[in-house]
Amino acid sequence: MDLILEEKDAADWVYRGEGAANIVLAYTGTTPTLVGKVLRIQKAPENETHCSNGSLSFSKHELLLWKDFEELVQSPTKEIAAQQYAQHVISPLLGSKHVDAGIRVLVSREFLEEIERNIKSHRPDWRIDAAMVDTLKQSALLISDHSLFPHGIFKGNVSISVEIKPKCGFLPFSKYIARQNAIKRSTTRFKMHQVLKFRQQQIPNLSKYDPLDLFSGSKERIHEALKALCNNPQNNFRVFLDGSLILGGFGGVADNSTSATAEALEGVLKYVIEADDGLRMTSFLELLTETVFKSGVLDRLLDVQKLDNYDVEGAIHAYYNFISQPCSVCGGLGEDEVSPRATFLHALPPNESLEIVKNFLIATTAKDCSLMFCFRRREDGGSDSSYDMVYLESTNQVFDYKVHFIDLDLKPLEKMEHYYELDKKIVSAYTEALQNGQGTENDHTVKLYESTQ
Ligand SMILES: O=P(O)(O)O[C@@H]1[C@@H](OP(=O)(O)O)[C@H](OP(=O)(O)O)[C@H](O)[C@H](OP(=O)(O)O)[C@H]1OP(=O)(O)O
Ligand SMILES: Nc1ncnc2c1ncn2[C@@H]1O[C@H](COP(=O)(O)OP(=O)(O)OP(=O)(O)O)[C@@H](O)[C@H]1O
Ligand SMILES: [Zn+2]
Repeated sequence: MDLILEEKDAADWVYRGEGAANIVLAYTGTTPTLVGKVLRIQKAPENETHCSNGSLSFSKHELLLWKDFEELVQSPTKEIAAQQYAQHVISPLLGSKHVDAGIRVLVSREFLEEIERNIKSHRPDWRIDAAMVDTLKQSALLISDHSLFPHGIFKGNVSISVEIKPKCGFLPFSKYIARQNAIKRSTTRFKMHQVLKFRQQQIPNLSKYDPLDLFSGSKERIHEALKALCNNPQNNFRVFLDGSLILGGFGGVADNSTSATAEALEGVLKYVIEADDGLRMTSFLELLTETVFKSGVLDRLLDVQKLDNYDVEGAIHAYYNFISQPCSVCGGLGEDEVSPRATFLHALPPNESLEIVKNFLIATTAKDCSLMFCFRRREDGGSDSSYDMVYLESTNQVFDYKVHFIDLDLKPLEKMEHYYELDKKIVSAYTEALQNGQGTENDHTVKLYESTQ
């Protein structure tokens, strides 16, 4: 970690986007080792004490939880541990070809303060209100820009990339789901969460995206999912042309920062897809469908998501065993009201509770990460390209493509109670919406959806 970014370097970094926890900047300077890289810097939430100094470390329970991963528990700071987590826990599960844990670089406080000033006008207002650059951090993560192909022999070709945040791709099957929450077995969390987000005015309308389609392994259903994402991207879909955002918002769900529509994308696609006006978008979706299908990355992701095989309704009891605290779920109930299943979980040996919680947190990373699919046209005679290729039948074109997972963050153990509470809120928002309607579940859902489109 020899490189130190100083105040004078800040001008070379431009705003690329952000999520809840990080801001990402793209490099525009000429230093060869930085060209084609992005810098991921952490934010400090406005409503929390601004206490981070780069040396905060794991709690004693987290040290125990991740004890099998020496690199993690020996990390001197949480930031280094986060990077080690992507490298040593997640990469073997998702495949090293698609995971880039990045390297940490030192940043001065003046660099971060200058960045904070420079990017302010580009950030969505609601993200500014929620958090600012954490100027007390001493390092940031340098990662390859996965929305671009490195410039090489095909210098003239533009890169078009698509970022997808697929969210949870299966219906939970755990026997620990309470009878009153049985709706979770037949309705995706994404769909139910849309209703809560809509009520909380985080989204202007409900998405028709169904994660089960995207993960289905069927080309027709993948295509349906991608169409829905394109029509209502929220924070689940973005398209970039040579790193510039052309569809979707910079900052996530509540963000309307680009008004770009599928029609605008149609125009830009002329640099990539050799089809007549009005037909390019269709071909582009065909290209994306084909790539999602053939790359197999969603199958890998689904396997990791399914490490959550107890559901939060089971994992929460294991969590209280693990932290040796009275269970706040069972604690509020009379002795004869505690379910036999919860009693069974509370009798598990410590190592089994640990495994359940650890797998739950790994699965949570996999339910929140995003994928970047990046394409460029393959030139005639370019068969020696080291990239995978995909054939687009409708235009008879061949593309190089690469796929990377981004945002493979370690979720804090202390978030377990939040997960349990949020799950309850999501289910009740959805069931209330159903009960308030007159028709069957399907009728009402249709009504609810139509009223917001
Ligand atoms: O709980 P969820 O499913 O709403 O996921 C959160 C995301 O919300 P969304 O994808 O919009 O539903 C949320 O994304 P947004 O802020 O809504 O863009 C974050 O990704 C959050 O993770 P973290 O706090 O940054 O580690 C995510 O929290 P985790 O559950 O992954 O910890
Ligand atoms: N390696 C990368 N290459 C190109 N773009 C990237 C890269 N990493 C992140 N980005 C862009 O920056 C945005 C924010 O990054 P990221 O998802 O890591 O933030 P986050 O705060 O961790 O998100 P979340 O809210 O999901 O926790 C992404 O949505 C993506 O558009
Ligand atoms: Zn309990």
